[in-house]
Amino acid sequence: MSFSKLMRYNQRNNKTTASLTAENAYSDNCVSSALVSEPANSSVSMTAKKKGEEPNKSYDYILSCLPPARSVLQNGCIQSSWDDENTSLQKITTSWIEKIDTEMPNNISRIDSNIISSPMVSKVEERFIVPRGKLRKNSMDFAFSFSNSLSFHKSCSKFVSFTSKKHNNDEKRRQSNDICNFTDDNSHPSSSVHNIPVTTATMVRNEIATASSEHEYELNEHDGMFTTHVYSLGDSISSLSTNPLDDAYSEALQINTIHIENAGNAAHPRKRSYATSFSSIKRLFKITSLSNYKHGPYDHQINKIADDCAIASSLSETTSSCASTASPSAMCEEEDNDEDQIIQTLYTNIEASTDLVSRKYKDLNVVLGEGSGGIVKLVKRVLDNKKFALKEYRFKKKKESEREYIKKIVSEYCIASTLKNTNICETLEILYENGKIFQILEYCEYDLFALVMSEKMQYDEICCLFKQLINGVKYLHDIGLSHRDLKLDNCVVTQKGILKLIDFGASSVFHYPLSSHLIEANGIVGSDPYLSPEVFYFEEYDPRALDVWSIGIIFFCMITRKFPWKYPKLKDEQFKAFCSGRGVSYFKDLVTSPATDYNNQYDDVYKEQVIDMGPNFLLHRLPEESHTIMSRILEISPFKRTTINEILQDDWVKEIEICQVVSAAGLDEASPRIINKDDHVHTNIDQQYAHIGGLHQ
Ligand SMILES: Nc1ncnc2c1ncn2[C@@H]1O[C@H](COP(=O)(O)OP(=O)(O)OP(=O)(O)O)[C@@H](O)[C@H]1O
Repeated sequence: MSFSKLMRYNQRNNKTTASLTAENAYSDNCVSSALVSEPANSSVSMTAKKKGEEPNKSYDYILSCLPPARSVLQNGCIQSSWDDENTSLQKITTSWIEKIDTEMPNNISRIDSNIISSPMVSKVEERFIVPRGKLRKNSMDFAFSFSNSLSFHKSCSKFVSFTSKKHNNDEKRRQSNDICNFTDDNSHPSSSVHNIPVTTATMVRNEIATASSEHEYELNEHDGMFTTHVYSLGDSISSLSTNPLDDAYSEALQINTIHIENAGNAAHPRKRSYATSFSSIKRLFKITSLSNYKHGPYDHQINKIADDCAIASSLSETTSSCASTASPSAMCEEEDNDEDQIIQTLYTNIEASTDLVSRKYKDLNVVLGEGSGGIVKLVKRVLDNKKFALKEYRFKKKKESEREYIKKIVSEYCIASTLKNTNICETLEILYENGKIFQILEYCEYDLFALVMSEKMQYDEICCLFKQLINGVKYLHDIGLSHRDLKLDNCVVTQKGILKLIDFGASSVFHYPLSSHLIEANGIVGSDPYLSPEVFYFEEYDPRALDVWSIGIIFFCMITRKFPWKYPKLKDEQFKAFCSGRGVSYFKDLVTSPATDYNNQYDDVYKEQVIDMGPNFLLHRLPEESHTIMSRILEISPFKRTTINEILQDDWVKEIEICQVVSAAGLDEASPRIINKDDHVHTNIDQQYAHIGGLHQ
């Protein structure tokens, strides 16, 4: 939302422009600029750090210096003691920063932003290759055990197969070679030495990766630093900039905003150039099925799984006749016939589902939200007048293939529809109509961004929602899935105060059932203010640590109604203040600090007295009982950061009473009940302002 829109919103509500718009939130901080700044796009292998190797020399060379604590204590404000000693370094870093978006110095590489590569294997061990016939025979059993551990939907899990993803990765890299500088051999040190069985879940992750690379393409046109995901949140943070028009960040936001606004106004031209007609979707699958036979065995399997997943999803919304066509018995036919049959079933489904949306759901002309994925509207089910949220996916982008476009949507659906938890929004079905793809979601009356903006939430209520958020993320982490785009806008809340997570378009699998091997994520996905610092510094990172950090930022936003910074980079003065005064000279010392480093990063005097830098920069704005856990959540080193399970062990968190859903007590009770032990109240706000979409309007 633009600043002016926010102003209007606040005026309507008789509010000041504090809250999330507070552009001068930290103007009282006495932070004079120390030596510039971190390399925004440099990349360091996290794996190397773990092994205690020396960091990349070139990276060190351009690392920034942090204002040390002693200068604060002496001068009362931050002065760099490095200015004289490091004039040459300053020159280098400064000139580098100026060129940040134009050219890169030879000694570093631009981070592979938004490209998520899946683990690769050069050769598939025989024990991982399951004959298709056997697989189908056992598919139902496997689906059952798989879904028990990963809760995957039957429609997805029954197509589980093992294969190599090498070719797929190569393909992705080729497609994105203009932004990708590292080679296959060294970009995945951890995964390349393991033969990882790749399941549908891997495929799902892979598809998300493909989708993300598309985002990167689009963004590179404007500014490689920002993600498309920034849009929905971006508007709200744009006003954090003290000088929005001079700020590259704001510029990118404006571009993003214009892009989205134009999409609404100029719907027809967009449709003409990007629209995916149903005939072309059908053609896509036809071509795919034929081309599968021309490729190597691995390719064939990859495509098969991808198509199967798409088909499986499509089947889940079909009529009974279609469902019977796809029954397990039908799949025990000859392989080729079988594939043709499945594809034929898909076509039938698409035909059958035409007009399904308008037949089943009535549009209530309320826009709940809009993001990079599409627009979310409020609809009513014709059958029983029950309200749902309908996510209408955007049309295909110019640089996206139809196949990638559809697979990305189907992958998100595959993941979301398998998740069953009180704190996860239920995804009911995927539908097609007139060349558009829709997803039907459980409707929640508010989104957390709008609730925070309302400035009506009480402390108990905030704590309740915070703990529910932790519970939702714990559920995901327990099944090996990370969300990677946790933010206020991706938490929706029911009228009775039950928080639910939405938007699994950026999520990634970090381990598979029965495996203890961590699959690190890579690429920058998510929204800048919620991103953890390591995602800008390491090629690969533990996505769980990112989720934990984002939870901390969300709590800070809920309490203060402000973002602590625009992004976690030293270029951002607020983030620099947070990193400063910790007794280290270089930012890399903070972000790479190993879990075994128990040194207190800032001395006790400082801890007590200084509130405008170091951890206190955030902590003093938060309730005291939250300090212990918040300092561990917002730990700069991902290796030292607390885990989701540890958060739940914190004394303060343990004591928080949350609203819980319990099943209906008796036959006379139709729906589950909500228990609210300490009787705190949950804010109800006018529906007009209950969603980010309403705030936009
Ligand atoms: N089930 C729901 N109930 C109520 N509102 C919803 C629901 N799902 C989404 N919304 C609203 O729509 C907005 C956008 O939804 P969503 O995040 O799924 O879209 P997106 O295109 O994936 O966005 P992003 O750009 O973050 O990827 C949310 O912030 C929320 O306000």
